[in-house]
Amino acid sequence: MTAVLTPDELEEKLRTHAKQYHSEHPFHQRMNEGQSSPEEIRGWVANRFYYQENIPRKDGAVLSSCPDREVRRRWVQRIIDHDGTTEGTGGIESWLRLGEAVGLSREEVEDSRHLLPGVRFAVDAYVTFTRTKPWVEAVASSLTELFAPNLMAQRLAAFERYYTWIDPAGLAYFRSRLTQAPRDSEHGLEVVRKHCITPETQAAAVAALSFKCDVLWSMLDSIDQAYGPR
Ligand SMILES: O=C(O)c1cc(C(=O)O)c2c(n1)C(=O)C(=O)c1cc(C(=O)O)[nH]c1-2
Repeated sequence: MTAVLTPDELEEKLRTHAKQYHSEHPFHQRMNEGQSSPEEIRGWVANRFYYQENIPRKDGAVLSSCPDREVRRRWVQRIIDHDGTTEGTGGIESWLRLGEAVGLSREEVEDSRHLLPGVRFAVDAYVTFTRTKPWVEAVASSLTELFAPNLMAQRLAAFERYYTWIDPAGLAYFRSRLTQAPRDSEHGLEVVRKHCITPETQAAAVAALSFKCDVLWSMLDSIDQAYGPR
């Protein structure tokens, strides 16, 4: 029988997933070393839009199955961050501006003409996971955000240094995530530490985070195959 972990041990185990995080994917490594072509950057931005678009839908799924009013009160901020509160605000809008900064029209990003089947499958799997699994597992699956700030900081530095053809104003999305992601992952971690107190629920939380690492990795596999060097 597996022993129950203390909250600190569980957190430690979750944090070891940094090694499976998509920052380690060859596509991101090349991007952060300044080796991506404009076509690769454009393909990545266009495809990642599908992820951005679907994040509020998965956060809505978490809200709909979460019975805890205090958690919902904080969680709802994620939807506001991405959707904004008025026309022209929010993370999805910022991503469209990133698209324009790399040379993609709003229309071609919004109509999904560049969306690869593998990226669609991976993102849809994430949304379905959060709709069908217990809400605490859905929360655990969002904990890849523990590792996102490092990658965002690296990415911002790389874009400013190597990809000078991109207007730095287009990078506002990544700057806003530098503060949003730590706030969100701290909350997610608090929920998982509090609720996952049996071997079964702890194993499910670890599996949820592994699954999410696979979602992000698969997205980059598809993008790399379509746009990367052969
Ligand atoms: O660019 C990235 O590498 C990256 C990764 C992740 C992530 O780790 O899931 C998110 C984001 N960005 C992001 O911008 C974002 O809003 C976000 C929300 C979530 C989530 O699962 O709730 N992950 C991520």
